[in-house]
Amino acid sequence: MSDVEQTATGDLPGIVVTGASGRMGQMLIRLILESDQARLVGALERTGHDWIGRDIGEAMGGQPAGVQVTDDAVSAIARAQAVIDFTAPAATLGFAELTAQARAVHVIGTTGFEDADLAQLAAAGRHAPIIRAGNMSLGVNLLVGLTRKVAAALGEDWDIEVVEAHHRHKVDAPSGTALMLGEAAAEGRGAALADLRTPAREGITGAREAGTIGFSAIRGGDVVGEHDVIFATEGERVVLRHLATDRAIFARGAIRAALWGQDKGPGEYDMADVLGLN
Ligand SMILES: NC(=O)C1=CN([C@@H]2O[C@H](COP(=O)(O)OP(=O)(O)OC[C@H]3O[C@@H](n4cnc5c(N)ncnc54)[C@H](OP(=O)(O)O)[C@@H]3O)[C@@H](O)[C@H]2O)C=CC1
Ligand SMILES: O=C(O)C1=N[C@H](C(=O)O)C[C@H](O)C1
Repeated sequence: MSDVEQTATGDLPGIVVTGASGRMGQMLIRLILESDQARLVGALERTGHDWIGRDIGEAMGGQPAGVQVTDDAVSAIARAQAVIDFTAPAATLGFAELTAQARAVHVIGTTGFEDADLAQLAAAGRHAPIIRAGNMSLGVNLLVGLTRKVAAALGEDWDIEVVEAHHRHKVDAPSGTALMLGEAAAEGRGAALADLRTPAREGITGAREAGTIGFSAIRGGDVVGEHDVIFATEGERVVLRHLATDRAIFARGAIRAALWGQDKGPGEYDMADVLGLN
């Protein structure tokens, strides 16, 4: 039976993973291959990558998985009920167009988007469901709600700082998670993050402006992802913290989102929708 016939008759949603050789790509593929709720129907890499044409299981150093790594995104996505995408903003915008055309669910974990990119994703979301979150873990999505509540409960004399640490390979800052937490804190204060955000400090910055939300980023070694939201006032501090020690938490969230999205109409969703936290 061809791949296309299998997709038409298969019971389980077929998932394509983009950035298949990446840290998240490999974790996703491992978990989808182990899953009894989804099937791997494609593994995408960019043209020229030395995994193209190889079986993805073997390329990852394991048993054959029966899926060859390809750079043919159009054909791969045409076979998919969902695309899980942890790559880079430029790549994700391209995949969003193809996924919208295929009317498949697009689960986006990629971070580092500019406002113009988000407008393009909104356009794609008018044709098929997009589920996007800077962090797909249950713990962080719970922390977002806590951050909103604490920010609302504490007045402006409590300064808010978001501090994050990640591995040496991470290319964007602040992290997508830090921005989610900052947005929640701003919402708790009844404002938009754009109006309160103070970027990384350097030099003679002057004293801290009341009511602002500061961001600091540490990069080093193999840190999977650590986030603190610090509420500081005269004489005391409250610190809300999430520590990720295994990328499986993000991959499990993304697979759950791909399955959740199967009966959803076009639109933009996030992990709070998937987890029923809204
Ligand atoms: N939302 C969440 O829960 C999480 C989000 N992330 C985010 O996911 C993204 C990926 O992270 P990570 O897996 O660590 O990164 P990696 O660099 O390990 O993997 C990225 C993958 O995407 C591929 N890629 C990059 N650019 C393109 C392109 N233009 N076209 C096709 N493929 C491309 C890379 O290929 P190549 O190697 O050839 O460049 C690589 O295979 C980041 O934005 C990160 O912040 C990460 C963890 C959790
Ligand atoms: O790049 C990473 O690794 C991670 N990126 C996400 C982010 O930008 O917050 C999520 C997680 O922290 C790991």
